[in-house]
Amino acid sequence: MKKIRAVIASKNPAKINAVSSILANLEWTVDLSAVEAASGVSEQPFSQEETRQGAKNRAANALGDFDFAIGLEGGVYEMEGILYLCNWGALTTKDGRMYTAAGAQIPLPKAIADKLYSGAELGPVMDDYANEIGIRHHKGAIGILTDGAVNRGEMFSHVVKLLIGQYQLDSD
Ligand SMILES: O=P(O)(O)OP(=O)(O)OP(=O)(O)OC[C@H]1O[C@@H](n2cnc3c(O)ncnc32)[C@H](O)[C@@H]1O
Ligand SMILES: [Mg+2]
Repeated sequence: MKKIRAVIASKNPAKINAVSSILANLEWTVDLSAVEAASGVSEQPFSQEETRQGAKNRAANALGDFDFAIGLEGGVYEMEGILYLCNWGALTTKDGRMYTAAGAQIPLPKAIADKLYSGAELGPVMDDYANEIGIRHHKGAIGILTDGAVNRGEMFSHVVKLLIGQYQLDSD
């Protein structure tokens, strides 16, 4: 059986669990590591481009000697005066391939958007809004805003499926 060494560029359990749950369903044996890696963008990315670039940078910075690295990044962007949450992923391989994919997008309530425009980060703002601690590590903003219908791990696992699917298409 094919054996692969992969790395996820974050220590956030919502991201690690998303990757490990998808890799567990593959036909290959995958040994998954988790490392912190710089995104090279703002702590709170404010456009689709910046969020996608953050995902790509994380993957590239985590790759080292692994067969492939996955970077996942959350951000926000404005459309028609509404601030949306967006999510991007990137998978880069040791032979130089780079795949990207995006996940769910959902509008943020105005009270949350106003705080982000004032320079706050979504993680603490969400905790304040929902009166909970560490939302970004489990259900995420998307879990709060969908009344629990979709949590952050599930949302990222879809992004990881889109990445792995592209990778598999090109692998033998
Ligand atoms: O440890 P890392 O991997 O950095 O995980 P993170 O939770 O900080 O996630 P990101 O850096 O990808 O997210 C960028 C910013 O957006 C916030 N954020 C993004 N999605 C979120 C969510 O679903 N719930 C709460 N905060 C979120 C997060 O707190 C950061 O300030
Ligand atoms: Mg972060």
